[in-house]
Amino acid sequence: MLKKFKIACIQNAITATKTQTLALVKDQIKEAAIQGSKVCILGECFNSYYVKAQLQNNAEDFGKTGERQTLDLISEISKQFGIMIIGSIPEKSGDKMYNTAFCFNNGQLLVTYRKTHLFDIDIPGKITYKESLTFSAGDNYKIVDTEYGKFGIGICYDIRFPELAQIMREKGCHFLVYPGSFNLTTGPLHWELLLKARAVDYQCYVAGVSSARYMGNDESIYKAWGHSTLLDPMAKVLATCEHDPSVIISEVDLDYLEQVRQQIPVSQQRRNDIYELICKK
Ligand SMILES: NC(=O)CC(=O)C(=O)O
Repeated sequence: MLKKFKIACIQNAITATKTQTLALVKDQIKEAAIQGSKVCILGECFNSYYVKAQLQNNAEDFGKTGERQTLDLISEISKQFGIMIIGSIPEKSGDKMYNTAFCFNNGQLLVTYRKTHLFDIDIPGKITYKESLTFSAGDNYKIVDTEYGKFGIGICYDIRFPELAQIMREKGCHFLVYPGSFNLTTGPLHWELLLKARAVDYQCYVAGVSSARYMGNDESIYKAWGHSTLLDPMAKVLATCEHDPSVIISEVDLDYLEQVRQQIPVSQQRRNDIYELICKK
């Protein structure tokens, strides 16, 4: 297992066409690879505005047939640069849609994960969003064991559920990655706080990666908070940005992660005689 390497968070611009969005993403991943990144993390549904009609239009088929423009491109770049790429896109499966994360390494699809906690919130006068009108929920967590360590994948709203992160940590994860798209109400208050909480509670490197903010005049288009951020297992921010398209890169070090876990050994100090997290899957 490689112990020291660079991770890139790719905060991409979403445009009105998938082809144009993907051309911009390709350039950003190339830039990250040229700078030596071995793992690139993309945002939530990064190939689409977070709006039902466009999510439906840009959805892809993780099977072998059907629309796969994004998946084929990510697979090709992953192979070309010998890198691992994680992100989420809208998935179409039969008559259902899912918000689905993927992990490609060297061109191979290693795992998919369907968002389990859907973003249905109502803050009157601020934001009302019902993701369940577009997507069905997944019914399992996913961990991927790679040459770079073990990665637990959650998607955006999933970060609010520490149980998911705890299971991933208990299953041996070194990294918790959250393709996300927080909004202008909750983003300023909760995004960095939640990322820091997951890092400090479970002593993992944590990446929260958003797409860039839509800056046009169409009020129906969701405005993402942005602020993609990478943290270390002490919850120190290693790299961050604001809302424009950005590529942020930092080195991670699994020896340092082990050192943190030894110095503050919370995972061995849990009082499972008093309380217990029960994993049903
Ligand atoms: N967009 C999301 O899934 C989550 C979000 O914006 C929030 O939890 O706040």
